[in-house]
Amino acid sequence: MATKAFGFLLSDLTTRFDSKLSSSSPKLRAPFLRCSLHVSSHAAATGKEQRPWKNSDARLVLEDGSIWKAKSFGASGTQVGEVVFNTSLTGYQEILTDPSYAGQFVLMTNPHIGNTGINFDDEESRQCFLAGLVIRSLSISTSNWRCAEPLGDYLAKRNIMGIYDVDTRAITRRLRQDGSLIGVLSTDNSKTDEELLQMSRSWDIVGIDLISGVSCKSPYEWVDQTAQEWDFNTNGSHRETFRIVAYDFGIKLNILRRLASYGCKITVVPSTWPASETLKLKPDGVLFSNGPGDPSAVPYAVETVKNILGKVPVFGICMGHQLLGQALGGKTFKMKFGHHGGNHPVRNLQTGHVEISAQNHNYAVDPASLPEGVKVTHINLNDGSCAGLAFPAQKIMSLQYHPEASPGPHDSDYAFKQFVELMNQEKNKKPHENLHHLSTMHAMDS
Ligand SMILES: NC(=O)CC[C@H](N)C(=O)O
Repeated sequence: MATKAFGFLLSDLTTRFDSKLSSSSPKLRAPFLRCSLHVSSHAAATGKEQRPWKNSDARLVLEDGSIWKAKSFGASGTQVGEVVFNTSLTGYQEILTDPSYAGQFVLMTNPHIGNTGINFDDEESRQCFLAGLVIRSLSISTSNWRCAEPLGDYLAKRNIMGIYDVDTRAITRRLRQDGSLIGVLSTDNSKTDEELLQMSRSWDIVGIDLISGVSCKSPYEWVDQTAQEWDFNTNGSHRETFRIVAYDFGIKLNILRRLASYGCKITVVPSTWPASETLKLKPDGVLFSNGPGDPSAVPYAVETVKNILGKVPVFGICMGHQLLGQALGGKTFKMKFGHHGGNHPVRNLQTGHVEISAQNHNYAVDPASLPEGVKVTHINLNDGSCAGLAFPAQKIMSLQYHPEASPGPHDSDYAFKQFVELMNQEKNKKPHENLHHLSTMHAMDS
């Protein structure tokens, strides 16, 4: 009853707010006309008890034996996954739709989540692939001019489990101290703690191919640029057109939008697309995207990258960077708890500048394993790990983090421009100097 009365009060407020604004200029009015204040209706969507008087109805059981009682929102059921913490203050919708989180529970360290709801613009892929969302406090109302739906309803529709009223600080400290942990999240009372613990101990994220589950099934063309109102850098000034092939290992849409804004026409292809088919398209460059899971568990993708290297300019992002590292002869390893957030300092060793970057990875390339000629171009200043690579002789560049941000700061957007410059140099070379010619000569020599 109390929630209903509160809901009435808020909608009443919205009406008065809008009518007051209707006398202001049309320019000012436009965004506010979409302004909405919702009291979460997830109870109606899921048939569950109303917050905040709801009792704990979920358990998160970690493989170290700890059990965390919680309140559920979104979907119900039992789900296993690896728990990782993300330190971004905003951008939970982009995080929920980042395919690189497949197989993982994302625990947000920001204690207050859900206050801006979900909108139509911030999706980073066609669905949510993550195992579930773990938060401290679920906002009781949403207030944002772009909000179309509350977070709980959105997760319920996509069959993704969420829990709140969890001591997220305590879990984060444990992950930092002991490293990533596998957990099982359940709303099923018929399962004992012991059963859930056994489930968490018998599953592992290492060694499994997660990219084939998130990649597109057939090629498609992409032309959409960043909408002009959000574009801070290119402003549609790039007329030159480069044809690129983008391997979808779990690609975030903002990578495609940023490339399109820099003048690229893109063919997106599935993770299993043969290198020979890509080369037949005669692209100006190839992008290897981000993607979930263990980079050493997908040797077929490393093989594809190997067959493309040295023939056209390439750019690898996150998983793409890790596959490139392996294709060049290097090795990847699993980090203690990885990097997930929008506030990671990275030093660009070529310019000396420090960028604040968006990151999401649990694995890294071991620079000591790389052959001569491959340069480490960026390092993560939190732990000194390798954050970028280049092999200029073969027009190869890669970043371990996310120049497309979404969510996150835009400091690293210049990387897309650099990739375009690599393609431009290659395009303007005389035929006997270009990579394709040199790699054919090399093949004939050997
Ligand atoms: N965002 C990504 O591409 C992640 C890469 C890889 N799955 C990792 O966790 O390191």
